[in-house]
Amino acid sequence: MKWIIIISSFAVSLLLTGCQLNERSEESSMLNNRSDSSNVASRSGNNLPLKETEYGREAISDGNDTNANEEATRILTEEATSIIIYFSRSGNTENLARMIHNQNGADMLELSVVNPYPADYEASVDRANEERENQEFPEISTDIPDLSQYDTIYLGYQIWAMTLSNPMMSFLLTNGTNLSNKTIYPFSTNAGYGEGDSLTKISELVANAKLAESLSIQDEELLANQEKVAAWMNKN
Ligand SMILES: Cc1cc2nc3c(=O)[nH]c(=O)nc-3n(C[C@H](O)[C@H](O)[C@H](O)COP(=O)(O)O)c2cc1C
Repeated sequence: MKWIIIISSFAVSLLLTGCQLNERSEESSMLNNRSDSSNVASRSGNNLPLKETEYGREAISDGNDTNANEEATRILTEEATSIIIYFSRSGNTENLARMIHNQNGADMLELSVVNPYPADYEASVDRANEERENQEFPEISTDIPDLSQYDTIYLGYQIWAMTLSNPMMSFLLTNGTNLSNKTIYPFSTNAGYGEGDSLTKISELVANAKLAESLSIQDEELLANQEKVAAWMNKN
C-alpha cells in the first residue's frame, strides 16, 4: 500500500511538471509569434534607453551604423496601428525615435544598409555626395514587413546635404507606394541648418502622402530638449 502511494504521488508530480513545461513552451512560442522577427530589441511599452552621441565632425559612426554591437531595433506587434521607421548613422535620430517610442509605445523598425557608412565623418560625407551625384542610393538590408496594419507612420531620418539622407531616399524610392494614404509624421535631426527640402522630397516619393506637422531638432540640442518632443507629440 505504502509503495502504491509513493508511486502514484511520483506519477502525479511527473504529470504536473509535464504540464508546467508545456505551458512554459506555449508561452514562449506565443511571445515569439507576437513579432514577425526573432531580433526583437524590446517589447512595446518598455522604455528604451537614450545614448550619449557626438556631433559635427566628431560624429563618428561605429562603422556599422548604430548596430555594430546590437541588432537593429525591430519591435513589431500584431495590434499596433502606428510604427516608427527610421535610419540613424551616428545615433542622434535613433535617440529621437526612442523618445517618441517611449511616449507612445508605437512599433519600431530601424533601417540598416547592406554596406554601412564609414566610421569617419568626412569619409561618410564623400560617399554620400558621390551616391547623390550618381543618384545611386544604398541598398537597404532590413526585411520590410507588411505595413498594411499601420495607419500612422513616424518617419525618422537625418539631414544630409540639406535633404533626406541617402538611406531614407532609398527606403522611400522602394517603399513609398506602401505608405500611400497613411498619415506620416516626419521627424529628423540636423546640425543646425534645419530640415532643408526633406518634406518636399517625401511628398514626391509617397503618393497621396498625408503629411502631418514635422519635427526637426539640432543634434547637439536633442538630449537637453526633450520637452520639444513632448510638445510636438501632444499637439499631434
Ligand atoms: C553625410 C552627412 C551630411 C550631412 N549634411 C548635413 C546638412 O546638410 N545639414 C545639416 O544641418 N546637417 C548635416 N549633417 C549632420 C547630420 O544631419 C546630424 O549630425 C544628424 O543628427 C545625424 O543623425 P544620426 O546620428 O541619426 O545619423 C550631415 C551629416 C552627414 C554624415
